[in-house]
Amino acid sequence: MTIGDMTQFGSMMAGVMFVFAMVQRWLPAEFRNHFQRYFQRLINYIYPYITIRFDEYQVDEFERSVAYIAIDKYLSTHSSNGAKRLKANVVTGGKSFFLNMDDYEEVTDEFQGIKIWWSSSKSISEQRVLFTYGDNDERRCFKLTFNRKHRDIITKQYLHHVLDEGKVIDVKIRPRKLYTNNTRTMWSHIMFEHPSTFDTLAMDPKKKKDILNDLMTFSKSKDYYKKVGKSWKRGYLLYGPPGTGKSSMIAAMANFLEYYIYDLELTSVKDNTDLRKLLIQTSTKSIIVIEDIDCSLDLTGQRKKKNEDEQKQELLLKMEEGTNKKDSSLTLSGLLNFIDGLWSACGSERLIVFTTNHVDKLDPALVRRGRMDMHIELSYCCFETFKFLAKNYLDIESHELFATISPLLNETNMTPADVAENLIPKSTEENGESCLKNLIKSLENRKEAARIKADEELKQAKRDKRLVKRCKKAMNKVIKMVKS
Ligand SMILES: Nc1ncnc2c1ncn2[C@@H]1O[C@H](COP(=O)(O)OP(=O)(O)OP(=O)(O)O)[C@@H](O)[C@H]1O
Repeated sequence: MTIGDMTQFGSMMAGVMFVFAMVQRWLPAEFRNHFQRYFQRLINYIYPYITIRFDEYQVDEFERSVAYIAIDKYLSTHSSNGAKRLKANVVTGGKSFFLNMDDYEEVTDEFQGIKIWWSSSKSISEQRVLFTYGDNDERRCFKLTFNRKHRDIITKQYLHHVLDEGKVIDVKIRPRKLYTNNTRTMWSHIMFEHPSTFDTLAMDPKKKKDILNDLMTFSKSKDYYKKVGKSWKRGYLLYGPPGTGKSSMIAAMANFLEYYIYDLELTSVKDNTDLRKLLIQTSTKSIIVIEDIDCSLDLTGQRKKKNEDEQKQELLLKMEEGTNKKDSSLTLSGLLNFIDGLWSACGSERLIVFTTNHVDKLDPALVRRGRMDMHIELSYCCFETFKFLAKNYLDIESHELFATISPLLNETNMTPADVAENLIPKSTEENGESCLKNLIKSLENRKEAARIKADEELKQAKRDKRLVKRCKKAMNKVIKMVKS
């Protein structure tokens, strides 16, 4: 029997039920209960099936249902062989694809010797909502049909099995995506294929281990967060000079946990309402990043003042739109609410990462522990970091020139980005040794430049001191003259 047959049979049964309801109305009250019981038995005997429906979008939800996504993935690997019409979905950045049954198809599955029927269908939403569902207004659903005598096994075991396996498959095959809010309230994305991993990131090995442990623990702590009554999210503050690997670390985190990245550009966000709209569209298993947070907000938490041209342009735009609504703006409290207010509880399993070059400029409320749970400093290149880069870029683990490089790194401030740049061969004639020599030259130039700058500053300080002395002398003379 196919699901199509079952559906036809179901419609027929609906007709019978209608007739039953009509007949029941005319029966004397004392016969009604008996009639109802026997009729139900008869129905169960003829049509012993139960159908459960799983909608792609549930009422009042803007994200695709987790159950629907998991079932979709589960069926793609378990039952797509049985479908006659299939849909191909490109995954992992176009490198592979998975097949799933097309709309209005049906497949069968087996669990502990029990036969289960799955079917897919779709409908067009009549209601236009604030946020569109997916690419259009189509809403899909899966229907699961099984014999009622297996109800317990299906609802208590099979469904858990489908959801768990589907989620694992989803994480494995979903391509990494990098989202950005280039319009006020909508995200757009590109495929994220950043090659940075914790294996390529040069930093103190103990620190790296701590971060990896922290991330791993977080990703496995669903029950713990539920138990302690906290939403399942964690904040990281990455700080350090430009070129020390903050962005590379975010990419490594995303690759390690297989999360999406939402790169939130605060300057494009008009007000707290827009921020909330963006937040509720972010998916679980994601990293929300606000880079250079010190450049987006000033110390009072208000957005940086727009320059005159920007203000004029905005005014023109408003005049064109015919709006004179008072402009409300993004505030620090809006941002804090975004991180850990009630709104942050929609969706789960999310990291929030701030990066800054000037940690001392940030409002303490923004980065206090509990909000930004882990503060990670990325700093200038030390000898250990250099050795890691030399191994990664040149396959060199030790070299006599290391003895020259080590003290130079202590005496200068060179970022891992600059060291890495020197270690990349620029022509086919260059080899590892010449790259190391290039680095030494660059470090020496930097050391010399720093020495000249320090000399200059010293000379300037001396000049200033002499000037102050002369001014004081002149002032004293004037005071004496005035007194006499
Ligand atoms: N710690 C590091 N380990 C390995 N490579 C690094 C590291 N730091 C920097 N690099 C290299 O330098 C490049 C620039 O680094 P990245 O963009 O991650 O620095 P950043 O701290 O985010 O800088 P900014 O503050 O300017 O955004 C990277 O693409 C990477 O090749």
